[in-house]
Amino acid sequence: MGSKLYTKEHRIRFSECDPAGIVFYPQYFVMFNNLMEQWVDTMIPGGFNGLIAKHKIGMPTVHLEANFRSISQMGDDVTLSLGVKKIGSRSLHLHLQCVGHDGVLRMEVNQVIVTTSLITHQAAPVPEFLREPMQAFLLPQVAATADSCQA
Ligand SMILES: CC(C)(COP(=O)(O)OP(=O)(O)OC[C@H]1O[C@@H](n2cnc3c(N)ncnc32)[C@H](O)[C@@H]1OP(=O)(O)O)[C@@H](O)C(=O)NCCC(=O)NCCSC(=O)c1ccc(O)cc1
Repeated sequence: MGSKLYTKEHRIRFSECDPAGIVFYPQYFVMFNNLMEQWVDTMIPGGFNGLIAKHKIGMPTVHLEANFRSISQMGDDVTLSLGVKKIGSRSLHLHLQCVGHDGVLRMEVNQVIVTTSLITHQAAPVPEFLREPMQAFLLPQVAATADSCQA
């Protein structure tokens, strides 16, 4: 067990911004979804694609809450991070943050994902091959500044 964060550096791109050059808010969710897929890529042979195509396991979101703290602009270098608040029997509770290289928190998310069978589209137990490596990313406590997280 540990309290590692999974992190990736990211430069805010033109395609992620509105005409004012500020990140259009749904783009954060795309950035975080890519981060989650890259995280899963590190855990199993075949990565996220293998999870879907071979194991027939989906990871749909059932709960998502976000706080936007300060703007990100085109060209900004940010760090995207992912930590695990809880691994349930069929759910994963994640805390994700986007922090500028200036140290300023731009945006953060609390997200609950359910592992599902892509055959039945019903919830299925978190497979051991994900549960075990995910333990290393369990947060000791929620340092989230998201005010209202109940998830
Ligand atoms: C995922 C579901 C089949 C789960 O069905 P439920 O009846 O809720 O399952 P359960 O009641 O058994 O709950 C399963 C667990 O989830 C937890 N859960 C379920 N809903 C919630 C909410 N809203 N908040 C917190 N926790 C929840 C619940 O507490 C259980 O936790 P454990 O104790 O750890 O087992 C159903 O909720 C559903 O189909 N929801 C729609 C999901 C969806 O369409 N999301 C939108 C985006 S889809 C998407 O992004 C995607 C990504 C990747 C993919 O491969 C597929 C789809």
